[in-house]
Amino acid sequence: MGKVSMRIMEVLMGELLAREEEGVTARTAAGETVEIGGIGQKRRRKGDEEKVEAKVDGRGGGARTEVLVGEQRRNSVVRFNYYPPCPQPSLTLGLGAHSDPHLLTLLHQDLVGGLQICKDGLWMAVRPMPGALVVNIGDALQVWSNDHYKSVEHRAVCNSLRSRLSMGFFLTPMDDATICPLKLSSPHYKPFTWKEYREQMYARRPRGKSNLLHYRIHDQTQ
Ligand SMILES: O=C(O)CCC(=O)C(=O)O
Ligand SMILES: [Fe+2]
Repeated sequence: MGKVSMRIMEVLMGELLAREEEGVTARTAAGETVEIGGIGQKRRRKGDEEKVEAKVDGRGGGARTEVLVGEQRRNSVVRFNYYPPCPQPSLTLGLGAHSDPHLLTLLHQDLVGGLQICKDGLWMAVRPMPGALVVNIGDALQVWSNDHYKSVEHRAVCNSLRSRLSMGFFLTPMDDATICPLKLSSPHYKPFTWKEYREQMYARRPRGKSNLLHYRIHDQTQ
């Protein structure tokens, strides 16, 4: 990983995750547990209250590593996605179409390119810009805002020659947080907990934006 990418991760994790004095620092979490492209890595370290866990789960064309930091009091996740070169990229996807279920995503991608968003039914490339982060609205924010903000459907395509790395910070509600429109009149969604949403999403797998429909009150217009 380049120096710039590493610095961005330090800032992201340092600023957004490791807020409490006894918490895990960005450098510790990234340096100790992340092994891009590894298989089945799982490692735990328990300090007073801290717990770091990394999981690697090969899906589609890529391998993904999740780092969960301070599981007791925070739920946010940093995920590294590694996409090896694929000789026939038109036959597969690195990451299938989905919207992030969380509140907000800050995504750093390297300069290879491959991220696409769906706009008016068309897939459009999100061209990498040095030093820029992609900010994606997630499903939970769409529900809280009663559709004022819309989560973005996106996917990652593979590259025939070059591997690609992306790193995302996913701002995540606590498990028992109720996700429902903050506006009391004409809510578009039934209330649910984050834990419920996460579990039904992983059971059904991310598929476009279809997970939200499960909680939608159908007589409301979008
Ligand atoms: O690799 C990318 O650009 C997209 C990653 C992504 O959408 C995700 O991790 O949820
Ligand atoms: Fe995503």
